[in-house]
Amino acid sequence: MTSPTHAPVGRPTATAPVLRAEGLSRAFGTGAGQVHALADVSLEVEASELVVVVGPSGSGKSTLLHLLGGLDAPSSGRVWLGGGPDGAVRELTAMAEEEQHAVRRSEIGYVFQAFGLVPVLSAAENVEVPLRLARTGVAERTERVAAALAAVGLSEHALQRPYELSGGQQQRVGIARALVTEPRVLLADEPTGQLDSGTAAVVMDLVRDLVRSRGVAAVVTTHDPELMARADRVLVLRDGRLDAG
Ligand SMILES: Nc1ncnc2c1ncn2[C@@H]1O[C@H](COP(=O)(O)OP(=O)(O)OP(=O)(O)O)[C@@H](O)[C@H]1O
Repeated sequence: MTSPTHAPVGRPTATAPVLRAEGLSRAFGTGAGQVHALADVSLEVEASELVVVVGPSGSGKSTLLHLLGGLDAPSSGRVWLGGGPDGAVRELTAMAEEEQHAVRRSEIGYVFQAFGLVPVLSAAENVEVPLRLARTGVAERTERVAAALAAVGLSEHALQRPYELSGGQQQRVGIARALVTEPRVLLADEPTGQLDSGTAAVVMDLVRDLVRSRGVAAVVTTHDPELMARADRVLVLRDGRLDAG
């Protein structure tokens, strides 16, 4: 495996990307039935950058996001998080499970195609969940939830449950929940996959604006051409590999 070209883990560096992956591969199964879902994928994402990953069904988009976010472990390859206030670069793939959990909770926001909201909780309570997991105090939770809902234009809908909201509003709750911990990385898997094209455009504009205004490094997978048009960079996956150009 090639070694990272930036400073080793823990050493401050002003120019490190927020998210960096090198040589990521993931195989499922063994023997003749083995599937190489991802093969030797390397990428870097800077603060305020929206990278969109496209590719046919089964090309490895979700697998890539899972590996970047520590939701799954690569067969080989490494992922680093950098760009924090202290300038430290830390290897996500080398962390002990508990440390990885803590990093996932506080530094990485996830948005899913199916929204993933808890049906019995209000919009505000759904947004609050990551803060409760992070044991944030009640006063700060209230303040942050209100700010996150305002950022996605849903202050008026704070007390409504998911079934009382439209698909686009539900996904905006999902985005508020992903960003409420002020993560440095946002990972979204087909966030507009269940939305009509008009609503998808609104949600995507929101994602792009939030990425820029908050300095988040975002990786978003999609089949949606609207979404590609809003990207700073589009990466194409085919059979688990990134297209060169
Ligand atoms: N847990 C798993 N076990 C076995 N094979 C898997 C697993 N997860 C993914 N795969 C396989 O890995 C390949 C890539 O899947 P992945 O879900 O990453 O593709 P995708 O590009 O996100 O597809 P889609 O656009 O349909 O969501 C596929 O062949 C898939 O069947």
